[in-house]
Amino acid sequence: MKNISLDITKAAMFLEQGAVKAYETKVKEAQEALENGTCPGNDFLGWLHLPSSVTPEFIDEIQAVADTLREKCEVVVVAGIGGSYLGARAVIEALGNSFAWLVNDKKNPTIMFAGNNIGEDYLAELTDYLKDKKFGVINISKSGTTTETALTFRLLKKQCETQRGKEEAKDVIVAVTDACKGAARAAADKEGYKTFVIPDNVGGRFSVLTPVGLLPIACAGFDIKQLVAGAAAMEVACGKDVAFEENPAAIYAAVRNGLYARAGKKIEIMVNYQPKLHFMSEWWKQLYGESEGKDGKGIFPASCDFTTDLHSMGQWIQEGERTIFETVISVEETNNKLYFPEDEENLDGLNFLAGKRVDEVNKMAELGTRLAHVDGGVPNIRISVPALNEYYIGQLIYFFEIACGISGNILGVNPFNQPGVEAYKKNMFALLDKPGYEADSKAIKERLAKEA
Ligand SMILES: O=P(O)(O)OC[C@H]1O[C@H](O)[C@H](O)[C@@H](O)[C@@H]1O
Repeated sequence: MKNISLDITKAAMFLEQGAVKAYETKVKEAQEALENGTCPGNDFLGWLHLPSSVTPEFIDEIQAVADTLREKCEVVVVAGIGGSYLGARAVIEALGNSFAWLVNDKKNPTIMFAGNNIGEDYLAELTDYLKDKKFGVINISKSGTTTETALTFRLLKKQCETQRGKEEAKDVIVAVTDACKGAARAAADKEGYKTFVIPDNVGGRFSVLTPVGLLPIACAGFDIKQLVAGAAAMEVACGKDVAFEENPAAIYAAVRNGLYARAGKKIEIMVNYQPKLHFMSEWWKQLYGESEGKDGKGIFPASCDFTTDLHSMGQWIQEGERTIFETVISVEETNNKLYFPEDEENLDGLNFLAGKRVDEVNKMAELGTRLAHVDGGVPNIRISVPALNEYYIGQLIYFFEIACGISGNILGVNPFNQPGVEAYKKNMFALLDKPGYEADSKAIKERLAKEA
């Protein structure tokens, strides 16, 4: 089996000679700190050796629950937000048919996602769609108290019980949450739902290889053993004793910190050329955004889907402020082959493409864009993924996680907390008169009255 690989030549050229290598000591220190548990946030390092510690028995346990849901449900709604949502969706979309919900062959349940917004139309339309469906729910929340997920679960639980009866509903509602705390745990214990525990020492955004991601991914019909095996292969390839030059996570962490600190590149755009990877970028944005964006520091993680966004964001990227760099996920071999046909009339003038594969055109678009953007002053990191399958997506996941841990330590932040996320929640609860927020409610209302 090959591994995913990294090409930084078109990024390192924006730094002075030896600048990437100059990070070797810092990278080593970060790796040691992670390994020895001496870095900030060291009570959240459970992800570090997670892939190699997932046992076949545990995979079987998750698979058995997934199989029950697969057997009893036409639709499985995955309720969760942030780290309790994005990883599962990223993997399911990367591996699935682009039109999964339309071509449903009844072999797999349709997977839907909710609890990740407070859109009234979204929830009304979802609950309406589910009215005549045999559906189940995976309720995912580490804290068990996240508003978006909790309010969605309340709606779905009631609807599931009404449609299937309380007894049957018990078989198709699963909770993935804290071992003891939170509303999701309380409901699960009271109702007798099957539950999986999110380990205390694995933060939400690092939790995709726990049941948070594995259960929905298995429900969708994908091979979670292979996903974990891929991640475990990267755990080896990115291990702390692998030489700096040979370690893709070390190099990625070094070059992005170099671009940020030494070349003024404050924004990293994660780029794909396969629309299926859209949610991999969304997952990556939370991973890096919450891990690094603090203490007035951090690369802003952005994303584009190419070639789509070349027709909207391409102008900015080519000629806008030179504060960006790109990290491209390049898929070497697609899963399908589609050839352009010859056309006698050639009205569209595309006969020069006849006999070529669609992916050949895509690859030339990728190469042409790389050259153009590099010429335009945009450093380019390329991550080559041999194919879109469970094994390589597992590799990609662990690669980004370990590189993030290293990178955040180089930056000098605690990569494993997210204190800033609480500010909006406090205001929202105060505005909604949540019990316990009385003083905040009074203060915020007075403030709004003054500002009016
Ligand atoms: O899993 P939960 O506790 O529901 O949290 C879901 C998400 O919401 C929070 O506000 C955090 O910023 C995220 O890091 C987290 O992944």
